[in-house]
Amino acid sequence: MEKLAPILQTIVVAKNRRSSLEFDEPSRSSDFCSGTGICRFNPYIERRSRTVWTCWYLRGYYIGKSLVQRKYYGSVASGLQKNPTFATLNLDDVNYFKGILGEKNVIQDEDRLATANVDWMHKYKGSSKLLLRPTCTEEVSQILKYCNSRRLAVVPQGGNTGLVGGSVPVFDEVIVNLGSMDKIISFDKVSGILVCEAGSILENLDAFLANEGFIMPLDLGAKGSCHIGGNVSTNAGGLRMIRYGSLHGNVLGLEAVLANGTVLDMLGTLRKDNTGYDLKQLFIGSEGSLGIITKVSILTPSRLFSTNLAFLACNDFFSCQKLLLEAKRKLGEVLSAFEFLDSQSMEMVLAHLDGTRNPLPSSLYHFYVLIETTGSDPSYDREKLEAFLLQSMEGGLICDGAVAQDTNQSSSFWHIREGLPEALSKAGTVYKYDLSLPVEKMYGLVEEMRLRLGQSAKVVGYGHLGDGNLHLNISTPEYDDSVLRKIEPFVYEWTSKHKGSISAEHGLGLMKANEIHYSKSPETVQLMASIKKLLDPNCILNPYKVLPQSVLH
Ligand SMILES: O=C(O)CC[C@@H](O)C(=O)O
Ligand SMILES: [Zn+2]
Repeated sequence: MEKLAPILQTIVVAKNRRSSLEFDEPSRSSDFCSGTGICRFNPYIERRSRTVWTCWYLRGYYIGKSLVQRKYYGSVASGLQKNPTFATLNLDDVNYFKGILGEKNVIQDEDRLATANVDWMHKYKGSSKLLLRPTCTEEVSQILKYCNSRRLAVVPQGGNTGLVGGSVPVFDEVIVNLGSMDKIISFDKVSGILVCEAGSILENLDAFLANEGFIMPLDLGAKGSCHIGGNVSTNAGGLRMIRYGSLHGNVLGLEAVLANGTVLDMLGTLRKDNTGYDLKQLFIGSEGSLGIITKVSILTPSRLFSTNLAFLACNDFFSCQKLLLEAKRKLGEVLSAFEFLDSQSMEMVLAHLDGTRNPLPSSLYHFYVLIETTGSDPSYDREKLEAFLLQSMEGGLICDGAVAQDTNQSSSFWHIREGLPEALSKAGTVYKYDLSLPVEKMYGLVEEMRLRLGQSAKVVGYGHLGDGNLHLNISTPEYDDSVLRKIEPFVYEWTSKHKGSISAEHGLGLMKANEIHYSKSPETVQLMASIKKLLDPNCILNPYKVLPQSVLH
């Protein structure tokens, strides 16, 4: 990473004054350290680092920190019972797995299982007794074939960064982690098509592509630990979606293993292939409930090096919307991110994320917007952005703002937006809702929620405005059932009434499996259940997730 000037200078878009933005030191995540002691784990920040974290750090982070404030409400809240058709693991099973994977890839160590049984937020907790780490597709196939014949339930787990309880067991499911399957199989420079194993870490793929002059079409706060297989199986969205579109468009092919061990080779590398049903699409976003994705072929765009980032303030949400419209019109193809956060989000970050400072400290504005452009002509791109910002300022759409002058400033701006999940998790218990809504309706929900909850909770709104994706987060010092009951089902009813989706990019997981009807018709849910039963008749794959038990049994 470039060595950066300690004192940052910022062009301020505000007409008559300069911002007092001045950092004495590079604003890095204070939760990050390398080489010494225990690192505190946060998959949601440190976007520019090349470090690969392992689940071990998760423990390091939570012990003695904020675990006490959490309460598991996975299976308890869902009122689930273990499916009686499932078997319980025995010694013969463990020995069988040792026979095919070798001792070291059959993990029964309590500490490692404790980590793998709990999600990133410490909200969902299973009690699996076994973690398997296959090293190739054939091993995944043998594992699933065996589990299917024995009726052992399985939960596929990637980087375990999910936020809806999709990647952890509910009861004693066998955890299958593809972290050892992280090879790059091929990269074609002419077409930009990358083929890799599903356990590859997103950030590592992006680093590989950077050397080739390409970029991954998706970018998430969790990039340092999430796996591409997990990204694809949850149809992750993230920060670049406004520019490069969803994984349904960028994934060109897949290899997946079905519950009975059948390996489905759909690993095409063609942009055009009109030979009937496009079955790989079923696996994208199916959250490991139809099969385990083992390889991915993905279309990657050229990496453009002229990146600009503006951190802006708006007085109201209507101005944010108009700014989006204008940005799409005037910045056109160079627009690469359009994110927003409200003043409550900013307060959260400043209060709970060490080393964060407000880039526009003279006042706390109602809304903040990050606009990123990425192009190939530095002076043209910069002028284009600045002209757009000045025009927006004169038109009253923005009331203050700063444009990053170097990568260190960009990182500090991104740190505010990407640090939000961590800031919220440190503040206490957080109730998270990842929703798609028509942009003009989006903030109405945040305001209604504030009225409903009064002083009992802090209501925070941020998200990928450019994609119509709201992250509604509600924070209380401790878990509070009465707050939860005021939020749900209201939040889902409101979203459904306004033609939104109850999951924009995080999936349904365990959290929303029973709420699917708010976004899908009964006929659609029935067809989904039929597909699930066709591909996984014993329902061993990620049971209790995505679909309600009532439609499966
Ligand atoms: O914290 C959340 O609710 C969203 C997490 C992630 O999707 C993000 O965009 O930062
Ligand atoms: Zn998001």
